[in-house]
Amino acid sequence: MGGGRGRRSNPAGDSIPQLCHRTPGVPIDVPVPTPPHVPQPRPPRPHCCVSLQASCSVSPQDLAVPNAGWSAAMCEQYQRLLRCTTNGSWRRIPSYRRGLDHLPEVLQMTVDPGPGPRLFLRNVDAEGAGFEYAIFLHASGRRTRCLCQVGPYLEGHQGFAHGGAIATLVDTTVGTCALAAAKMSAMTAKLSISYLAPVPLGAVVVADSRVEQHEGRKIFLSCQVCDTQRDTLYAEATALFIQVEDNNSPPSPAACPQR
Ligand SMILES: CCCCC/C=C\C/C=C\C/C=C\C/C=C\CCCC(=O)SCCNC(=O)CCNC(=O)[C@H](O)C(C)(C)COP(=O)(O)OP(=O)(O)OC[C@H]1O[C@@H](n2cnc3c(N)ncnc32)[C@H](O)[C@@H]1OP(=O)(O)O
Repeated sequence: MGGGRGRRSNPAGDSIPQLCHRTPGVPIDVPVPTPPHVPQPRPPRPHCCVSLQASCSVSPQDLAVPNAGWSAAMCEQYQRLLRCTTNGSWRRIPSYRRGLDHLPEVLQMTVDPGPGPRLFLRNVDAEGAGFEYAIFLHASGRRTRCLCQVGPYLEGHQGFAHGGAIATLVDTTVGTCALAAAKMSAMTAKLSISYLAPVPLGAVVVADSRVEQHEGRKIFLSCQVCDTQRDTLYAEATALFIQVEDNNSPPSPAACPQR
């Protein structure tokens, strides 16, 4: 193993800073031996631990529809996008609190929505406080458009959205596009974002994503986040998704029935 004290080399040859361990009684200038690098097996993907319990007649609520927290601008843009669905060129993707709710069999069963995992973008119940959004899928299955109102609980710098919130919006928009293109589960392998202008809290933005290339299991996508007038480009991104066989990953929007 190469590398001096406090650093170790990974198999790719990059030097990685290492935390310096101190053992009581050991002089600090004695090098602490670093264990040889042993490739670790990849941890298993997280499994959804919610058990399906068909109980009462509570069916999951589609949240990609206007509510009292939507601004006039959000409602106006939503209606505009909805008009594009009438000729079949786009379709609105229903959105529920939990990934599980998107599974057709769950929609049929109707389940108790009690406590449990939630989709990250749906973890704030107060209307208008977090992400308010609706995603539309192009008939080609290779483009998505997400209309999103950025709520006050997404603050980073004062008055502006947190970069992680924008990343979440981008990941979800390209992710939905990748799921549609893959017609099976796919996971984000790489996401690269250029933040070009701060997004004011309360702003209504449009994230446009498309598949650039689909090679085997790899889906390369791009995404742009603009204001609704397309005057301001807030962020640009590229992403790589990998198709996976895992049943616990989100299903393709194609498998997501319209209700
Ligand atoms: C919103 C409504 C949607 C409605 C749709 C209906 C239902 C949806 C329900 C909910 C929807 C919610 C949100 C929308 C959807 C998604 C957005 C969120 C997505 C995520 O938030 S997801 C979490 C973050 N994500 C991870 O937690 C992944 C951790 N990771 C892994 O699990 C593995 O790493 C994996 C699986 C990625 C690959 O593993 P693997 O074993 O299957 O494949 P392997 O490693 O062999 O790679 C195969 C080939 O890809 C190349 N490759 C791999 N990685 C690369 C990299 N980073 N850069 C460049 N190339 C790469 C290799 O080089 C090789 O290339 P080659 O074949 O040429 O050698």
